[in-house]
Amino acid sequence: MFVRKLKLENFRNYDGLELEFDRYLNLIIGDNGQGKTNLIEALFVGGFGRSFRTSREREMVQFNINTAYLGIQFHQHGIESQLEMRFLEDKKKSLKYNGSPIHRLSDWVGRLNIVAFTPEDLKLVKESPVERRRFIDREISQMSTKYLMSFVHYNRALDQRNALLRSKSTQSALYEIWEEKMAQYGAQVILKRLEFIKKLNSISQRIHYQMTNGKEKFGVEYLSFISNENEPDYDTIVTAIINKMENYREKDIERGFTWFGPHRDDLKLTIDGHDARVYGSQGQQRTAALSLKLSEIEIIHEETGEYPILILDDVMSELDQHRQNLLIKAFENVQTFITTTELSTIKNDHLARGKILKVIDGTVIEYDTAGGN
Ligand SMILES: Nc1ncnc2c1ncn2[C@@H]1O[C@H](COP(=O)(O)OP(=O)(O)OP(=O)(O)O)[C@@H](O)[C@H]1O
Repeated sequence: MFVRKLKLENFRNYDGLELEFDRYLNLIIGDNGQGKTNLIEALFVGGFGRSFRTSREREMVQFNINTAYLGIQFHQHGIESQLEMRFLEDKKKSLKYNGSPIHRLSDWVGRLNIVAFTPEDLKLVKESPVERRRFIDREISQMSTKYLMSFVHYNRALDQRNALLRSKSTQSALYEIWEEKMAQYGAQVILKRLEFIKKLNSISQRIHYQMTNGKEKFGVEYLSFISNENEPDYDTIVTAIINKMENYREKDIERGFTWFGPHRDDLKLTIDGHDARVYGSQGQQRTAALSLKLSEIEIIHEETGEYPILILDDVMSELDQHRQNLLIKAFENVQTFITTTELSTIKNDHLARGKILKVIDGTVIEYDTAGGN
């Protein structure tokens, strides 16, 4: 798939913008603070329905203005579609798909598939489990609305159980209502994660192997409170969650929150069998993070039959020539958006085949390709 057009009104520092993109490569250049990331953020909202920078939508609406508009036209399976979002002051934002209203965000997420790679993602390996869970949850959600719904329902039930724990209630019947729901939705979440991680493991292993010229073997495993070596089925997971909740209820009341569950699971990432988080060098950890992110492109392609769009926000200068080349070569057919302050960080032959968009204080000027002005 590819994004053909982006339209913004009063979005961050863009008063009004209509931009047509190149099918393959779009280089977004500009000095600091001009609006490069704001553009990327707009695309990201098109995919995930929310920003990667803030959970407060108000921040995306231009200072001193009450409403903002975001429109994205994109091609998928040869058909052009349109997503529109209007932020309204003090009201729920309005969403449209091909002109018809959408009432739930889950009907928006995943229509435009995006893989975004930012300097933050370079820390995916060494950061806390929260980041790795966010990574898998976001990626699976954009491919599966069912997963997103199970995830939302699981978290609602978890919030209810945590509220009971904080109130120090000892009424088992009250806990059982929510624990049952946590088990049902939690089992769906875990099963889908296991399926995703299996694919992620085999694809990222191959990509990592290429990136390290065959020197390193990368591995991804799901770290969970239930054993998953023997590919547990739905009923086994439901029973395991219910038992865990019941057995640890007293301890959880002391702690004031639910200690076990898919909301606490993690990914174990290994390089040559050793935990990459503990033993990996900074360079190895970055390569591993890149392998994970790039694997998503292939997984989305496998699942949907279309390549997602790829966003590389400010990461090119962090990658050496070899990794840059691999990145751009490996995904020649993927529509790619690259932001950078320095065109010199991008190899010349990559510049010859795309659009260069120069951002100056909330306006965009199209440059000639091949690095000219
Ligand atoms: N709600 C808003 N209304 C108007 N302007 C905003 C709003 N939010 C952010 N800005 C402005 O947008 C600019 C930042 O844009 P952005 O983050 O896209 O910069 P950038 O070009 O990616 O810079 P860098 O290279 O430093 O990352 C700042 O000048 C900021 O004041």
